[in-house]
Amino acid sequence: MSITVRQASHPDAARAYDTTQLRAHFLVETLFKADSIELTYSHVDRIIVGGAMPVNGPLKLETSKPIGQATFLARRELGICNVGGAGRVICDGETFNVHHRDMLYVAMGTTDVRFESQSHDEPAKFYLFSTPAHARHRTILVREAEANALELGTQEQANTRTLRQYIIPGRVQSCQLVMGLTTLKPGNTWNTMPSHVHDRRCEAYLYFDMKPDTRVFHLMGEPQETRHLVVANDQAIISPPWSIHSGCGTAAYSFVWAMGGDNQDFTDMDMIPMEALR
Ligand SMILES: O=C(O)C(=O)C[C@H](O)C(=O)CO
Ligand SMILES: [Zn+2]
Repeated sequence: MSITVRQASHPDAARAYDTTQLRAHFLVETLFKADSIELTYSHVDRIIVGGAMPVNGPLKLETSKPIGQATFLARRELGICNVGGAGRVICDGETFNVHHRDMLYVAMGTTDVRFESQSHDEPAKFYLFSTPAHARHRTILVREAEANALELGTQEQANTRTLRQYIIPGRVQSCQLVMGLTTLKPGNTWNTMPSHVHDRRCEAYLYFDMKPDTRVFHLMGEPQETRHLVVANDQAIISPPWSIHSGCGTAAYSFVWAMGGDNQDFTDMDMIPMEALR
């Protein structure tokens, strides 16, 4: 297992970052490495983003110094989305079969979390998003078909997409973690435009199910100071509360979005008028 700690950036500092610095602070390039758990601990809302990719055997989620607890989930909750082949997550001895695009919410206080792939040839890729927690809720699996589905966008605006809310009040109870995934319809390229910010919550995006030769130009920054990050398949973005998070792909794509912060109100967004974007 590897864990990298990233400091939060003030927007005044981020304005001066060059491409290399922008990528070092906001892009997570490697989440899935065979037989490894790769984690990034961010001081933005103390979220952890990462990936677990069991190929030749099971992987166990261990704690480490930045977490400061005897077990990973002693004071945390965890959202897991499988973006690879079929797999299993075993939580304190209970097995959950997690298929491609299913999500599992794992409760605070779970002491033993293990990851397995069903097939060595098509390994599972478990995307991990964790936030601090103060209460134990129920560990629960949500299949893609069980999530709340919202149809958004128009073909004219090249942003026809299905947004699925998996871990959200009313569906899965959590302390602060909110998580789901959005899939663009073929021929559509834009996500989350018109853009928004929500200073009450940070957000992370994992772009996935992209062909190797496609890219997403992820837009970030304060609305009047936008920047872009060129993102390949299976790479993640840490979006601080002051930043827009939007993107345009060279082809259709999917992304897992996940949030943590002061509220769990999905609709609490400050929309940015087009004329305010720079
Ligand atoms: O397609 C979209 O629009 C999104 O997926 C938006 C994200 O879910 C989001 O930014 C929620 O705050
Ligand atoms: Zn958002």
